[in-house]
Amino acid sequence: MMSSSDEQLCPNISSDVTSSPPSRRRKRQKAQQPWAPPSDGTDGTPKKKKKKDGAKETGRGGIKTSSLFKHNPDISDIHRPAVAQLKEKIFTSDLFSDLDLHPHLVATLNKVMNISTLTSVQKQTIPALLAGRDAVVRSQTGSGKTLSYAVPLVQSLQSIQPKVSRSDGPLALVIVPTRELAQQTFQTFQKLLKPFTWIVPGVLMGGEKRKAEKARIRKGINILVSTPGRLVDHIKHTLSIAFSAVRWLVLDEADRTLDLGFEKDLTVILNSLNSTGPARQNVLLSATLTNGVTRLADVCLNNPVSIHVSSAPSSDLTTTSVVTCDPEAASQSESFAVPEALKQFVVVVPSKVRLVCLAAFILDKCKFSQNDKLIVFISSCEAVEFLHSLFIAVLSRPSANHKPPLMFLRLHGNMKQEERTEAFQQFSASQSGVLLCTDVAARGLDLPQVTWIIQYTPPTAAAEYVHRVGRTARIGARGSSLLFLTPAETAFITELANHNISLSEMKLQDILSSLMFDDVYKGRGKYHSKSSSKALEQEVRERATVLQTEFENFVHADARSLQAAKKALQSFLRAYTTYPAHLKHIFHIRSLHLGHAAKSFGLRDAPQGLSAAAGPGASGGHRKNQNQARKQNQKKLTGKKRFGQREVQMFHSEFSSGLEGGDAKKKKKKKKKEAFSQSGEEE
Ligand SMILES: Nc1ncnc2c1ncn2[C@@H]1O[C@H](COP(=O)(O)OP(=O)(O)OP(=O)(O)O)[C@@H](O)[C@H]1O
Repeated sequence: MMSSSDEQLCPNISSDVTSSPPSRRRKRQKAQQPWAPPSDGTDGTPKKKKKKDGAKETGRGGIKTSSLFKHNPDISDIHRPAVAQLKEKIFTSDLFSDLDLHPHLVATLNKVMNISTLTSVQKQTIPALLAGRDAVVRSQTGSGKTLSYAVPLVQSLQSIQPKVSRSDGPLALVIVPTRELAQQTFQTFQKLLKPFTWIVPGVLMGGEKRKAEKARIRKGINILVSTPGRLVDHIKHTLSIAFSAVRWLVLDEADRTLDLGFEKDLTVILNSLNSTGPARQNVLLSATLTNGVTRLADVCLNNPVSIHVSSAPSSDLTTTSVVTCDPEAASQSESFAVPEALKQFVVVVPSKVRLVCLAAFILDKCKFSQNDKLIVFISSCEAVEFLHSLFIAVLSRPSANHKPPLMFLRLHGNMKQEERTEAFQQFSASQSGVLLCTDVAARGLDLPQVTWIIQYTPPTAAAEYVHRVGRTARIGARGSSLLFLTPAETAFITELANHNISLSEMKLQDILSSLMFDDVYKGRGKYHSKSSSKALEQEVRERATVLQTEFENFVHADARSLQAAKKALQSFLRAYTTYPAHLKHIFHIRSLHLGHAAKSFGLRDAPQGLSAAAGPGASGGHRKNQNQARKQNQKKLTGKKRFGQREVQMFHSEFSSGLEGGDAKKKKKKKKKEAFSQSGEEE
C-alpha cells in the first residue's frame, strides 16, 4: 500500500489507482488488449521528433530511446493445458521421539532446531535407513530431505562402539553440487552433533585454501561434506585422505551432479570407495529423480528402497507410499511435485520490454507495496553482474519517504569465495531485498522467508524449474513464482504441463502499472484521475519508456558500463544456445531478435560487430575457431537481423562447446569451465 508521502508524489493519480494493487485495479477496468495500439495510432511513447534509427527524443534533456512498444510480436492468448498437479502432504502427526533414536538426538532436534514432528519423507526414509537399507528418495523441495538422511546417519555413528574417533577418518561422505549447499549441510550436521562431540564433521569445497583443507583432513573428519570436484581433487592430491572406513555415502541433489557432467568425478569417488572399506549404505536424494539418477542408482546402490512421497494425481492426497524400484515409480519419474502453497505465475513479455518489466515488478514488490524478499534467476554470471550494477544505480536511489534503499545482492560462480559467502549470509539474514543469481542458488538452499522467485531467463529443464521455485514455499510456508517468457517461448508452458506443472498468467500491463506509484517515472503529465483507461495505459507505457531511458543512459554513460552490457548480452546469447535439443523448438537462438535482445540489456541498438572472439568463451584461445568466427563476423549483426545459420554456428563454436581444435585436456577444462560459468557452479 502507498504511504502518504507516496501519495504526495503522485498528485495526478486517482484514488482508485493509488489505493489498490495493479492487478485488482486492472480487474475493475474494462477488459483491454494490452498491446493493441491505441486507436489514435500512437504506440504509447511520448510523441517526439523521430530519428533515423527509430529513436525518439523524450524531452528529458535530449535523451534518445527507440520505442519500447512498437514492432513487438503479438502476445496471443497462451495455451494452458489442463494439469493434475502432484500433491505431497508435508507433515505427519508422528514424532521424532517415537522413533528409535538416542534421546540426546531427539532433544537436540526439539530444543536446538525446534523440530518435533516428522515430515512425510522423514517418516518413510528414517526407518528404512536405520534398518540399513540403501535408498533413492524423492520428495518435493523444502520437505526436509536433509534430516531424513542426517538423523539416521548421526544415530548410526553415535552408536558405534568403541566410540568413533578422529583417527578413524571419514565414516560418511555427503556429496552436494554447490559450495553454499555444502556449507549449509555441514551446519546441519554441526547442530545435530552437539551432544556427540567425539564425531567430527567437516566441509570441503572449491574456493577454500587447499592447504588448510589438507590440514583438516589430516587431523581427521568423520562426516565429510564436499562438492564432487573438490573431493576428487583431494583424492588425487591429498595422501592423508583415506576412505577405508566409509560406511555411508549420500548424494544429495544427485541428478544435478549428473547433469553437470560430473559422472567422471563420481566414478573416481566410487572407485576410491569400492577399492576398500566395509559394507556401505548409499542414499540418493532429489526433488526431481530422473532416468539419469536411476542409471546412477544401478551403479552404486544395493537393492535400494525407492521412496516417492507424492501420490498419483487422482489418488487419496493424504496418503503417502513407499515403493521399491518398480515400473510405477519409473512412470511417475517425470512428473514433479511442487509445494502446494506455491502460487506459480507466468508473464509473456516481448524481449524489448523485459528489463523494464523486471524492474517494475521488483519496485512493486520491494518498494511500492510490500517489503518482499526476491530471488531472480538469470542465465549467466556476466548478466547477473550487469543487472546488479544497473539496478543498484537506477533502482536503489533513496526514496522521498525515507525508506531504506532497495538491497540488491548477487551470487554466481565467478565471484570470489569470500564475496559469495558474504552475499549468501547477508541475504539469508535479511527480511527483504533482491538476490540476483545463476543456478548456483537453485538447488537445496534453505534461505528463510523468500516470498518470490523470478525466473528472468527460463530454465533449461523442467527439473531446474522445480528446484528454482523450490527456494520459496518451503516446509509449508507460502510463496510465489513468476516465469518470464517471450511470445516465441510460450510453448514452454506445455513442456512444464507435461511434468504436471501448472501456471497462471500474469499480465504484462498489470506489472508495468506499478510504475504509477512513483512520479519519478512520470510521462508527459497528461494523465489525470478522470482520464480513460486507455489514457492510463498510455501513461504506463510512457513511464516504462522513461525507466528504460534511465537504464540506457546508465549503460551509455561510459565505456565500461557499455562494455559490461555488451558482455552480458553476449553471455545471454551464449547461454541461449545451450538449451537441450528437445527444447530447441522453443528456445532457439535463431528466433531471437538481436536488436530487441540488446534493448533488454539497456543497449540502444544491437551492437555492431558483436564479436564472439571478445566473449569470455573465446579466452581459451582456439585460434582456428576465432578466425572462423571473425570471418563469419564480417557480416555484422545488426538491429533488424535475426540469427542465421552462421551466427548460430558462431555462438556454438565459440561459446557453446568451444572444443574443436584443442587437445583433450584443454577441451575438458573448457567444457567444465563453461558449464560452471553457465550455471554458477564453483568447482
Ligand atoms: N520435521 C520438520 N519439522 C519442521 N521443520 C523441518 C523439519 N524437517 C526439516 N525442517 C526444516 O525445513 C526446511 C527445509 O528442509 P530441507 O532443506 O532439508 O528440505 P529439502 O527437502 O532438502 O529441500 P530441497 O529439495 O530444496 O533441497 C529446513 O529449514 C529444515 O530445518
